[in-house]
Amino acid sequence: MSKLSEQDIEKKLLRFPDWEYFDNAIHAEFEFDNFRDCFSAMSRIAFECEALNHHPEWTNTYNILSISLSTHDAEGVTEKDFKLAEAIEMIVEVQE
Ligand SMILES: C[C@H](O)[C@H](O)[C@H]1CNC2=NC(N)=NC(=O)C2=N1
Repeated sequence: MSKLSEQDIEKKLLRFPDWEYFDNAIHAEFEFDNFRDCFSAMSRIAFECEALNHHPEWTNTYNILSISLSTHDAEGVTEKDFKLAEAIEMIVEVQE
């Protein structure tokens, strides 16, 4: 899958207000009510990652989940990252 141009990424990000582009990846931070809700969302996201064979760089601190998405092979952001970002949004929307 080929790396998207910065212009294409910024255009796509208009539909992803939680996400921003820097350091060759797209990033989002989500806040939940507590650790339980946060980790539950992470578990759901993990299943999607396996289904898509695409995996985030992420960190969790109590109720905060920080996610970065890029495609290693392409050394940048591809459609795959947006596909996973969309799945993450669907999961987080109902739980955040
Ligand atoms: C071998 C396997 O297909 C690759 O390592 C996959 C797995 N998950 C991945 N996840 C992400 N975010 N980027 C990749 O390039 C990637 N590659």
